[in-house]
Amino acid sequence: MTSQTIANTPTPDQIRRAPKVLLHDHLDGGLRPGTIVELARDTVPHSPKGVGGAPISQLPETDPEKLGIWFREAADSGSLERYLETFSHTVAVMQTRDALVRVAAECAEDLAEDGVVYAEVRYAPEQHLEGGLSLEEVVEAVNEGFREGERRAKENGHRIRVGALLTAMRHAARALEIAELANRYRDLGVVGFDIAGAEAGYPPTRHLDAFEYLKRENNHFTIHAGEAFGLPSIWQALQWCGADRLGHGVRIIDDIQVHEDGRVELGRLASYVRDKRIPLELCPSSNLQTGAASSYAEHPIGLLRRLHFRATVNTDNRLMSHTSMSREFEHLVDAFGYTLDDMQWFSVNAMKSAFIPFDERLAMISDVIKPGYAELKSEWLFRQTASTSGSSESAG
Ligand SMILES: O=c1[nH]cnc2c1ncn2[C@@H]1O[C@H](CO)[C@@H](O)[C@H]1O
Ligand SMILES: [Zn+2]
Repeated sequence: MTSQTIANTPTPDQIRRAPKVLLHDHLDGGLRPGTIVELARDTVPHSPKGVGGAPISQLPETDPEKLGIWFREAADSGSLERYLETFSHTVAVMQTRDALVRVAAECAEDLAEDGVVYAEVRYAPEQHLEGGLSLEEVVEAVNEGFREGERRAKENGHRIRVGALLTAMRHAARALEIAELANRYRDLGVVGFDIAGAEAGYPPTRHLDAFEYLKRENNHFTIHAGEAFGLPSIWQALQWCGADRLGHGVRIIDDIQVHEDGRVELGRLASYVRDKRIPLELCPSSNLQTGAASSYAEHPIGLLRRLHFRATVNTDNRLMSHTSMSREFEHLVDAFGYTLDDMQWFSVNAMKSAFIPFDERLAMISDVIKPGYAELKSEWLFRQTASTSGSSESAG
């Protein structure tokens, strides 16, 4: 192995310090276990003031460490539907203004600490109304939290910018209302729209009015598609709904044939996705839990990266998947031998695909991401060689 190859394989510490870009992370899937316990403790059941949420007695565990393990194991079910059931416990403690500000601030802080420089974090405002907040109050509380988290991160020497994506739940019927909300807060911290929830039985075309409205407003949206359900879902998201990006989109692999002699053949849909540079918000650990992939090494991200799809790496739900951007990359480095150049490629791909304006994306790429990787890639040049002379006694 040459010194250059050694230098190019990132260490866990380099992976953490590398500037990373995250496009697919759920606010209600990333709470600190200790925060859930504290917020649940503060929740008064059947409060006359109508403060919603679940009291501590309804949590499956009250010790933060055990609770973290509970989430991971409960989410490790092999089905998207069962995975999604675990969210009732996080959503339950996110029903007041203070709780939302706190959770959003901690989210920004945690991402920054992990080396994420730009993140788009999503949540469904309609799931946070049980305590009497309006949709607008929910959005404003989360935005306030993100700004607070960015400020605290800066004090700790980390730079991060966080934009919100407003999600509508695909089984519900509020998509147009949430799309209008996203549009109203467009220059105020909300950068786009999404739909999420169980995929089978709830095609994205149920919400065409919302997508058509957003297109007329020249706004951006992504759609969870091609995670639990395959190609028809991806096709609908792109060709009927007009999604800018695919949340997961991992099942696009079903339209790619790898022949025994190594030849690769792309179907029409896979070609379209690659030709049009449609960003895939891939979430390896989450896919392992919901059964969309069987191991990191077999995850389609390896092939999609080789074929130069616009692939990006994401966390989905840091709590349920016990992950972070750094952990996702550690798994990929182990499985595919990725280097800092691969990490940079994924990070630039993600930044190109973000929903903020073009000039800001370019500046992030040229002034933050590329210099960050250049710095890491040059570290080997300044590595201190081990002393060979030993102490004067042993040399004497
Ligand atoms: O991987 C996923 N696929 C589909 N829906 C999801 C996934 N992760 C989370 N949510 C859903 O999105 C809501 C808003 O953040 C969560 O409450 C959860 O129900
Ligand atoms: Zn998701």
